[in-house]
Amino acid sequence: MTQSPNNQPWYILGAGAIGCLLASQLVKQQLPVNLIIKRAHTLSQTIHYQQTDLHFSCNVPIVDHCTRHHTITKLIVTTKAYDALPAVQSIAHLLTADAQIILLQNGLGSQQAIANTLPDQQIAVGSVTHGCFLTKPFQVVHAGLGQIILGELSPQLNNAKPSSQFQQFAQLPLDIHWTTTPLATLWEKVAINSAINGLTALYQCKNGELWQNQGVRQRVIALCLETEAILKKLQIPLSDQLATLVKRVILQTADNYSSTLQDVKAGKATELSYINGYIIDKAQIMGIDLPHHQWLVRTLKEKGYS
Ligand SMILES: NC(=O)C1=CN([C@@H]2O[C@H](COP(=O)(O)OP(=O)(O)OC[C@H]3O[C@@H](n4cnc5c(N)ncnc54)[C@H](OP(=O)(O)O)[C@@H]3O)[C@@H](O)[C@H]2O)C=CC1
Ligand SMILES: CC(C)(CO)C(=O)C(=O)O
Repeated sequence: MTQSPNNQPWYILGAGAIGCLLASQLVKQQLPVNLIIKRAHTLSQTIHYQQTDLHFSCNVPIVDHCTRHHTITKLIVTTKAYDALPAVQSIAHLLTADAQIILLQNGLGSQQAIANTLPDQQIAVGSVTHGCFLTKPFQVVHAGLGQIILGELSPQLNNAKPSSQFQQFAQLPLDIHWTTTPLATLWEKVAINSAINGLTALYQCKNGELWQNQGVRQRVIALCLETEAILKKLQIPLSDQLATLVKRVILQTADNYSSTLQDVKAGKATELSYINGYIIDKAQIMGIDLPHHQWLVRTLKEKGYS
């Protein structure tokens, strides 16, 4: 019996915080899902989901990229940006020609790199503002309710409504919205993060402290002005002046340690190459120097943070 596309399982590549969050939500909706991890030692894994006093556990089948018994038509990639391309390449032989793929990496650059290696598959990219973390492997705490804004990567497709597979994903109770301009959404997040994340890593401070110190605030604003000039040249719109957007996010998340500072504290690689690095690369193609972004990236590299 052939399975209708709606009954075919979802595969989640990357069993970190976002991967476990999505797997638990798919199971809760009674949708079939498999988690792809680097090395599978068991056939299934229990995921624990917690959001304040709501918690539940669910069992999810596990596979690794060595499997020969799976054909993937619905894939969600939830690795960090720097792992996304090699991770997708490691399971590319399992993807059907018409597979639908959702990329949820922060930053920009990894999505296009994957699309270049998979020209036939349908790719949607998303920007996530939920906050979650693992207390242990497969134990996810959903600490901040946010949104997922999702849309087709290819501007030719530019569908006003998601196709049926993407529609199934969009129905998860995670405040998911479909957009025809997902790159503009990702750009706005990149622009905001580029003025916050690297500086919090440099000064080892909470987001709110960036606005309290006048010298640091000037640096935030200088980064915003450089990014805004590039966005203007690329004709990418922002929903408000960048410094206004950044100030709002800094004040709303004043007590947070940015994801970049958390990576640095954990001794992990950061995603800054896909944030400030991406903006610098775009500017370089246009022959423009961005002294504040370049200084920030250089200074962080000198400190051993990449
Ligand atoms: N967590 C959050 O609250 C938010 C995260 N995001 C973004 O979502 C993305 C994922 O973040 P998050 O879930 O926190 O990251 P995590 O580091 O928690 O999870 C990533 C997972 O991918 C795994 N992985 C890496 N390479 C492979 C591979 N080749 N095959 C299988 N698995 C692999 C990692 O395994 P290992 O650790 O063994 O390398 C890890 O388990 C990032 O781009 C992040 O910026 C965006 C908004 C909020
Ligand atoms: C909005 C912000 C800066 C919140 O900390 C974030 O997205 C991050 O830390 O990556």
